[in-house]
Amino acid sequence: MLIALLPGDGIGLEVITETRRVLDAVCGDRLTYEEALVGGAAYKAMGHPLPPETLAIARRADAILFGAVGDPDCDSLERKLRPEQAILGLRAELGLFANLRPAKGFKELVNESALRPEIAGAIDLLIVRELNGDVYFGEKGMRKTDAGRRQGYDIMSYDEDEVARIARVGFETARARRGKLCSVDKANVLETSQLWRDVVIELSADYPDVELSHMYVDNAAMQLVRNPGQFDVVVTGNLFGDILSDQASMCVGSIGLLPSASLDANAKGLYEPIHGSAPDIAGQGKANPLATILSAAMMLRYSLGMAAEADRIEAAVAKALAGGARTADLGGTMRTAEMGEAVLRQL
Ligand SMILES: NC(=O)c1ccc[n+]([C@@H]2O[C@H](COP(=O)([O-])OP(=O)(O)OC[C@H]3O[C@@H](n4cnc5c(N)ncnc54)[C@H](O)[C@@H]3O)[C@@H](O)[C@H]2O)c1
Ligand SMILES: CC(C)[C@H](C(=O)O)[C@@H](O)C(=O)O
Ligand SMILES: [Mg+2]
Repeated sequence: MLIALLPGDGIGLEVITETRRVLDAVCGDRLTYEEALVGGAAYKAMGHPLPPETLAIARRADAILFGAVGDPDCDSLERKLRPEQAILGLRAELGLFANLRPAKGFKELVNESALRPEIAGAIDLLIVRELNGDVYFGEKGMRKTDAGRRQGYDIMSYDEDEVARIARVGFETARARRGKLCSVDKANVLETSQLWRDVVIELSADYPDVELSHMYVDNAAMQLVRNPGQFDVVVTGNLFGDILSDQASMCVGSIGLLPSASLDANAKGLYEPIHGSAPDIAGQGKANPLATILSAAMMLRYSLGMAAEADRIEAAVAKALAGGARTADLGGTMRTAEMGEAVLRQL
C-alpha cells in the first residue's frame, strides 16, 4: 500500500521521522512511501505551497500522512501562497469533509492534564469537525468602507447538504460508540447555525437510538473544562471544531497527544496531528511525536484495514507513557527521538 508522506514545516519533519520508524517496525515493507514537499518548504523550493506534483502523489496514494505546515518566513506572503493553504487545499481538492479528532485520557497522564485528576480521568470524546465549508471557504477579501476605512470580510455559510453529510458521520460514530451526540453551534446568533440545528434535528429521526443534545459553542468550551466526561461525540462546524479540539487536547494533557483523520466519502484519508509546525520549538528536538504516531495508527485502522497493527501502536504508546516517558510538554526531559524510541521498545 502506498503512503504519501508529507512532513511539511517546522516540527512536522521531526514528528514524521519518529512516526516512520514506528510504521517501519510494525508494517515493514507492506507499506511503501512517496515523500513530497508541502507548505513553506514547497513554497521555498518550488514557488507554491501545494505544488501539482505533491497533489498528484496525494491523489494516487492509499492514504496521506501529514506533519504540519506553517513558516514564519512566509507570514508576509499574499494569502494564497502561505503554507497553510496547502492543508486547506488538500482538504478541499480531495473532498476530505469529515475530520475526526479523538480526545481520550491516558490514566497515566491525569496529573499532567490542565484539569483536576478525577475530571481528566473521565475524558473520552470524539470531535467530528466539518472540514470543507464554513467561514474557512466562503468568499473573503479586503475592501474599503464608504468612509474609506479598510474592511476585511469572510463569509460564513453552510448549505443543508453540507450539514447533513457531516451530521450523518456524527450520528453513525455516536451509534458505534456510547450512543450520545452533542451538536455544537451558535444558533442564538448565526443563521448558519440555525440551519445546522434544524438539519441535525431532521436527521435525528433516522437515529432514534442516538441521544441527541445541542449546545452553544461558548457553553461547550466551558463544559469541556468543567466536565469533559459528559461528552461522547461532538459534531460541529469547521471553525468551532478547530478551536474546541485544541482546547480538548489540554484536557488530555498536551496538544502533542491528539491525532486526527480527515476522511472523504469513501474513507480515503489524510492523517495528521491536530497541532501545527510549532516554530517556537522547531529543530530543537523538543516536539512530542505521539500525536503523529497515533495519527498513523488511525491511518492503519481507517484507510488500510490494518486494525491489529493500529492496536499494537496504540498499546505501545500507552505503555511508554505508563513507563514514565515524558517530553517537555508533559513536564519531562525526553527529546523527540527518545520518545520515539520509548514507543519502539514497547512494540
Ligand atoms: N494542520 C496544520 O498543519 C496546522 C495546524 C495548526 C497550526 N498550523 C500552523 O502552525 C504554525 C504555528 O501555529 P501555532 O503556534 O498557533 O500552533 P502550534 O500547534 O504549532 O503550536 C502551539 C503551541 O503548542 C506547542 N506544540 C505544538 N505541537 C507540539 C508538540 N507536538 N509537542 C510539544 N509542543 C507542541 C508549540 O510549541 C506552541 O507553543 C502556524 O503557521 C499555523 O498556521 C498548522
Ligand atoms: C493551519 C490551519 C489552516 C488548520 C485549521 O484551521 O484547520 C489548523 O489549525 C488545524 O487545526 O488543522
Ligand atoms: Mg487548529
